[in-house]
This record gives sequence, structure tokens and C-alpha cells, in this order.
Amino acid sequence: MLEINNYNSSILKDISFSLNENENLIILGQNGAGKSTLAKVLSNLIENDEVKLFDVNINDISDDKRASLINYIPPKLEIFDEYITLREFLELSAINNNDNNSQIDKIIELLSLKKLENRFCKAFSSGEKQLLLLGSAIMHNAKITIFDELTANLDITRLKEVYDIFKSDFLQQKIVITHNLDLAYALKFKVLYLKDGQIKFYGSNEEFFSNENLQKFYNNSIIKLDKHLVVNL
Ligand SMILES: Nc1ncnc2c1ncn2[C@@H]1O[C@H](COP(=O)(O)OP(=O)(O)OP(=O)(O)O)[C@@H](O)[C@H]1O
Repeated sequence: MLEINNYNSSILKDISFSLNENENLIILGQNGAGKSTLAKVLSNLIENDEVKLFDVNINDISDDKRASLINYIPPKLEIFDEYITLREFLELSAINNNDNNSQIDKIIELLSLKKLENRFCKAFSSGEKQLLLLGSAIMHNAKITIFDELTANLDITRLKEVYDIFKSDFLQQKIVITHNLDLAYALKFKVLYLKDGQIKFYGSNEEFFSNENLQKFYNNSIIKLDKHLVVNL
């Protein structure tokens, strides 16, 4: 269980909610609403005293233990080593000391990354870097993984693959920050909507994507067509 109680900062206002074990979440909101900041608070990249992970205050959890409980995947892959290959990057993403070769093979196969296996990550396209981030999250295998705009640079085929992985059991509990409302709608995860640093909605996917709430949160800019949401251009 993930809990945050009365968190306040210059960016976020009075943030409180709890997410049960094995519940997945989507965080929505306009640019600058505070989504990434909230993700960093939940994973203690912004230190705080208001988050509890599985009933323990996040500050009382050792770094190793915390890494096994929550993992924040940033929107962009930062590579500091010019010569690190995809395979090496995945090896470094593991937080255990096992022989991880067969798991790495599985992830490379799952994400169809075989041709990039021994290439330097630094030169990857932005979409390839996003897939590597997803691979590293699967390798890391934290109890809760937060993805900050993972799908931003993916082509349609890759987006569908990521959707399938989000719906599968390759990862444990997932928190997905996205601007892609069609993806958010299709995933059916619980929704948290932020506006100006405040939670304006926290509840079921079905309720959030009701016609009434679409009107309330997005004016007339989104319409429902069959099982999809499309931008009303
Ligand atoms: N380190 C910081 N110092 C000062 N202000 C910051 C800092 N980080 C973020 N902000 C500000 O806080 C607000 C929320 O930023 P945040 O990145 O959390 O938004 P977001 O909802 O993730 O936006 P986007 O959808 O554009 O990625 C923004 O106005 C941003 O400029």
C-alpha cells in the first residue's frame, strides 16, 4: 500500500491519497500541473515525511529496500557513459546479485530489441531510449514502478506493445503519468487528476471518463467515439 498524507510544498497543495496493494494508477493533468513533482515525492527523490510505503514511513526505509519497493522512471534516459550498450544497461538495472542473463534475453525478446543489444545506448533514437527505460524497469522489478511519460515518443505499433505490457504481469504495481487520454482510458487503471498542484479527482477510470467529467476537465476538447477518446479538432 502507498499512502501520502497532507503533503504541501510550493508546487503541490494538500496532497493525500492511498493506493491499495496491486492497484494501478494513472496520473493526469495539464502541463505544469505537478505530475512529475508528485512522482518524485512518492519515490522520495524529493525527500519528505508524508509518504508511507507498505505502512512504513519512506524515511525509515533503507535505500536498498526502498529501491526494491518503488522505482521512478523519468521521461528521458540520461546516459553518462558514452560506451554503455543496451545489454550492459539492462545488467546494471538489476538490483539483485543473481546471474541475470536469461532475464535480459527475455526482455530483449519481449521488447524486440535484439538488433540494438550490443549497440551504444547514447546513439539510440528517442523511442528506442523509451523502450530501454521500460526494459530497465522490468529488470529492476520494483513492487511499484512509476512511468513518467514513457509513451511520448513511441510509434503506434510500439505504443500497442507498451499497452500490452502495462496490462500484463511483467511488472507489478504501475503508476503511469501520461498525456495520452486514449491510452489512459483503455488501460482502465484508477485515475488521479491534478490541477495547479491540487488533486481534483481521485477515483475509478469509468467515473473519470464519464461525459460529465470529460466536459468538466477538458471542456469540449475531447470526445468519445465507440471505445476511444479522440481530440476534438
Ligand atoms: N525544481 C523546481 N524548481 C522550481 N519549480 C519547479 C521545479 N520543478 C518543477 N517546477 C515547477 O512546478 C510546476 C510543476 O512541474 P511538474 O514538472 O511537476 O509538472 P508536470 O505536471 O509534470 O508537467 P508536464 O506535463 O509539462 O511534464 C511547474 O510550474 C514547474 O515549472
